[in-house]
Amino acid sequence: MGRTAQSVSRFFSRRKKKQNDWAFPEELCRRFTLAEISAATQCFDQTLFIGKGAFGTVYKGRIKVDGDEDRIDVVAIKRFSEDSIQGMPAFRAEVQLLCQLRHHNLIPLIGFCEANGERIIVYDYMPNGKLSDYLFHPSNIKNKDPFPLTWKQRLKICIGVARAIHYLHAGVKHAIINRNVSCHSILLDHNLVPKLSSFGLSKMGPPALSNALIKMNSNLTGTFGYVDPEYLDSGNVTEKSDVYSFGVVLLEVLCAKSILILSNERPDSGEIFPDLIDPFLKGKVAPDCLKKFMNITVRCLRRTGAERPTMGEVQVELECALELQESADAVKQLKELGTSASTSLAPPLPAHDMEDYTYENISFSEINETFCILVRFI
Ligand SMILES: Nc1ncnc2c1ncn2[C@@H]1O[C@H](COP(=O)(O)OP(=O)(O)OP(=O)(O)O)[C@@H](O)[C@H]1O
Repeated sequence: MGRTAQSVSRFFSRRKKKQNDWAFPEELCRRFTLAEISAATQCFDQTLFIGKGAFGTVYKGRIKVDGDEDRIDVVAIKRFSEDSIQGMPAFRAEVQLLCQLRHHNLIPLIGFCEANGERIIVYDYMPNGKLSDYLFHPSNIKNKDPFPLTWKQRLKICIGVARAIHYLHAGVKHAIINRNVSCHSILLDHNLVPKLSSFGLSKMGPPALSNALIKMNSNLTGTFGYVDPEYLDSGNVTEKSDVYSFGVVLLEVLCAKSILILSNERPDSGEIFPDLIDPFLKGKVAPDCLKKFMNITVRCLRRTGAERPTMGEVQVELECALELQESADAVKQLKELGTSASTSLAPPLPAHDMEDYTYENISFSEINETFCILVRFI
């Protein structure tokens, strides 16, 4: 077992003994004073405001690095609202989980502060914001070229998120169900590497890979449009609930529209969904890759958890979809080079200007059908 897995397992056994205690592993997480947080945010100055979520407000801040006073880190500081009933359990769940998990595609937690009734979490700052802004509101992205994400960038983002969720489900001793996977909880770093965030609703399950259910006795929760319909019916959440939410993310990545907008555009039964794929992507996705991507999406969105793939399977298949795209691009580029070499000495055109991929042989009926069933759940 790796170091992180061991410490997570130690933590979980300790946690079991002290059911309601605020157990927090000091050695894995920095505890900030309120004075340090105030200095970092200039007393929560509005000019440093980033955004507001269900549990609190996030500010940009500058923190002196522990043990190296000359270095300053740019951070995101989430200040939990005093009046949020779910705020306290969400704060503790997030700190307890995140400070023990280490994965390239999980938001890195730097530390926390709990003093004078304030509850604050400090994370690495993600300069490219949320995936949902990139897909649905590109104008929200400050100081950025508003050019939409390319298909390969989207695939790589999906693969990164799939790896993070797979790690939560199967890479630690006790499976962790995030329960809040959505395009809003996927943050992008300066290289557009995705980092899964929002762990306030996460639940620890039985030992990983047991496929056992976690029975929820709390109110149904999650982000509207992303919640597993089986969980809505039964109140039981499993790792397949995250698979369903991730299926909605895949759909939104393909369409560049939020599920709520898509549900409003639902056609009458039997009709084809209009303009299913993001128009920007048309002609830029290799048909085999598109088929594979649609197939994964459809399977993640199946009605029952038992019919859905595991996150491990989803990750491998998305990696395969990326390979299909890359080999098709390489073939296309070679053809293009051959043509341009034989006709002129002009340099090859960029990929998006080359002859379009066409989709004549792809049946959209399965994804259309799934779409129509899916939007009925919302
Ligand atoms: N580490 C970060 N770096 C940059 N921006 C962040 C970071 N964490 C959060 N944000 C931004 O701050 C805003 C509020 O985030 P927050 O996580 O509180 O809300 P949320 O995304 O709605 O999730 P939740 O469901 O947990 O409330 C969002 O716009 C988010 O993009």
